[in-house]
Amino acid sequence: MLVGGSDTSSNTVEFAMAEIMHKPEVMKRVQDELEGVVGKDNMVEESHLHKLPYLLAVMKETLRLHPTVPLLVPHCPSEATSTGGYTIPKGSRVFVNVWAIHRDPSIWEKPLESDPERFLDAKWDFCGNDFSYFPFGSGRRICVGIPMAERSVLYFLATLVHMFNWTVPEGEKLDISEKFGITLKKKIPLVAIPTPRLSNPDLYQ
Ligand code: HEM
Repeated sequence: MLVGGSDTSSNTVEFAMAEIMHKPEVMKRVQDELEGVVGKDNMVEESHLHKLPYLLAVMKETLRLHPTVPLLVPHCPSEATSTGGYTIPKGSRVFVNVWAIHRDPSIWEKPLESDPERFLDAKWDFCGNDFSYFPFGSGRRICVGIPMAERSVLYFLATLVHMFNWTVPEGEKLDISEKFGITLKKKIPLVAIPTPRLSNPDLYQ
């Protein structure tokens, strides 16, 4: 449980940081939100997390484009069933390609573009009840770690972006391509340079 939970969460933080760094206006908006809620003389605490709707939208958009369990876990129907005109025999191994659903142009406008704005209304959540967006799966076998994943990803992101500005090393280009597997990773690990941005140096001790 802990192994499954740590890779998926850390890969989500890495993809989210890459997406944030790719769009300076997103970085600025996250930092403005954090300044309003946390303040420039404070560190992020768990109690701040539910007051950061834009950062939550960034996490949701990251999990739309880069769902870190792209085919969910294999499912196996206990009875023969049919869906979309196909018969699925009892005992089949079924993979659900949530990665492709999250990029389906019949559901999403400009599906390949990262735009956290689309998650600012409360329409989308992680409950798996809408088969257009379900990065944590759905139904009886839905991820049991959603509350922990949500808190830990938001806490890491909020702390990283509040305390530092981030840039890619001189002469390098930011790459957001993916490497497929049971879990989805960045093809090239993110290398980012932090510069402190808070006024009180004691906060970095
Ligand atoms: C961003 C982070 C995470 C993502 C994207 C994620 C995603 C998923 C997905 C897609 C499934 C399969 C659901 C299905 O097939 O319907 C799953 C199952 C599971 N996840 Fe997560 N997960 C994350 C974090 C965590 C954490 C932090 C924990 C625990 C501490 C955890 C524990 C589990 C367990 C135990 C299952 C199996 C549930 C079952 O089969 O009944 N996950 N997760």
